[in-house]
Amino acid sequence: MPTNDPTLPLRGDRCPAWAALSALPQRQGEAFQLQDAFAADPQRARHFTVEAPGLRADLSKQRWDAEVRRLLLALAEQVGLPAARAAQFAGRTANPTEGRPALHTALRAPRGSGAPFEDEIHAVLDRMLAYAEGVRAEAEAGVGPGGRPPIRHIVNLGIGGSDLGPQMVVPALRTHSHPALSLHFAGNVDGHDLLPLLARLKPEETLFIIASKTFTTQETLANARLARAWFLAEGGSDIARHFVATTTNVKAAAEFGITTTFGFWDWVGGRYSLWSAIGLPIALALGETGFRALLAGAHAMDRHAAEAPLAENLPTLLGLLDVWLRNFQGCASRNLAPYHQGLARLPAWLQQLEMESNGKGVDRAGEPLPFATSPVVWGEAGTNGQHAFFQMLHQGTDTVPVEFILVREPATGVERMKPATAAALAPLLAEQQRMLLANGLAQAQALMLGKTAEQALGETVPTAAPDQAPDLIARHRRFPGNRPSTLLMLERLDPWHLGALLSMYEHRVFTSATVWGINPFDQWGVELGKSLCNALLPRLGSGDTTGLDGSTAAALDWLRG
Ligand SMILES: O=P(O)(O)OC[C@H]1O[C@](O)(CO)[C@@H](O)[C@@H]1O
Repeated sequence: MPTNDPTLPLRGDRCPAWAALSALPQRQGEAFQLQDAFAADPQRARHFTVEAPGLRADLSKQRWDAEVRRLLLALAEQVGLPAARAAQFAGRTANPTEGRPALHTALRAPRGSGAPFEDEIHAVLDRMLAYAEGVRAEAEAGVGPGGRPPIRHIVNLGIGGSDLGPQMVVPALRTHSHPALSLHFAGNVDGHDLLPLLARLKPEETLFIIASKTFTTQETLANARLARAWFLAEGGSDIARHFVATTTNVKAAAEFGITTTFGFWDWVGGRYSLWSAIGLPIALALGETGFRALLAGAHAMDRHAAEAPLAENLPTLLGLLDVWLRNFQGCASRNLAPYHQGLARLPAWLQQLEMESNGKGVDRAGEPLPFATSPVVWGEAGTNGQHAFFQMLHQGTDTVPVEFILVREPATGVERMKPATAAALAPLLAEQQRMLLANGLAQAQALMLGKTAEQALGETVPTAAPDQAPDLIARHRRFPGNRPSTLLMLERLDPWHLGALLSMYEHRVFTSATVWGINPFDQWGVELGKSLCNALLPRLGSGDTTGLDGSTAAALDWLRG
């Protein structure tokens, strides 16, 4: 395995293309009018649409043009993005502060591809999928070994990267999941998370997965202890059957009393780990075929990221756009609006992926960065977001780019219902799908088109207060418009397409990280809070506030009652 690559790639702001981008008049948001750009180029939608495996992206409603794109692509070349990406795939030390490669891409490479650690990866994968198939077969048959009840409920106890991936993927692929198995997730150390779930379960039908890369995480171990205490108190027996672990720390799992462990390796970052044994809940829900399809979709996107020319390379273009928005358009946040209820947890997963990866203030050499890095990523499934925060997106004082995800073919699972019910609901659901897509498209349109006060003045507004002057109401009803958005489109949400989408996000984060010159694979920023918490924990028992700051001491006093 090759080791550390001593040549640090050139940081984006030290490249000629960065200076050229800084000098562009298009930088000033209002100097670039989207509607003028569409008028000037009737083929603009086509010129800024990119096709990648399983994904079509329309980037024409972004405030950029051919010149901006050319300079961003030059920036990617100047920072050495292709070489950096090749080094990551090859297993070079992509994470120098922890002295490790970042080889999530190898986890989805098929056998025979020559990716690093191929034998180890496929040995665990095969064993995990065989185990998942066994649990599914029991549920299917309605009976477990020796006539015992089958496992019907699976509870994943993990947090961060050991939770968010499976917790997002399982509901996204609900209609591909085994109907006799219910998947549950608890991550918070707060007993309010796990307890209500335990109250609904029976030990003999429940499988707990203790998911922790390190097997040292406070929250997960606390929940594991709670689950084990509940299991024994409720008369459960055979811990070996009902508790399994997914971890790199097999020894610690064994000390906890767990004999069935699916391992992975330190070169799998937590937020990149759903493709590893951490994906066990997904494998249980989808089975071998579905899990392999998820990996295959991700791998197809890996090949695209590695091989497509930069100008046609979707994760590269999106990552470069992220740099354009953050460093040249001043956008401090990005909204993610998936118009598919199954993707409701995608924003949470992406928050960890992007903000834990790129929320850094120094470059790989430890130099403080003189420019902004990770934006705040946030979002909510459409159409719910429209009735909550879209007001701010349309008329607020900040420009927040919005990323819409539209899925062409619905998969509500209506066909699983009684034929007469399915027949009654099908046309209504088809209409709802049209409503959903129309809403997503309309929001993107509204952000771009806006509405002038003159246009507003010409409208009849029954809800306006009659004693208010029409021109005043028109000023409130004006939309500035010219607000950027991206349309990501998927044919359908199945394991393969979802794998491709998620892999795209991973490569996109790598793109902006490379331009910014940062290490996206460490997360030192989570450490300070953890160690202060460990120091406070005994004080919550003892009440000792010696040496604490005034605010923490007063709060601790009050909380102790
Ligand atoms: O899988 P583990 O080791 O329990 O860690 C959980 C999470 O904690 C973090 O280390 C920090 O929050 C994440 O990066 C990680 O995904």
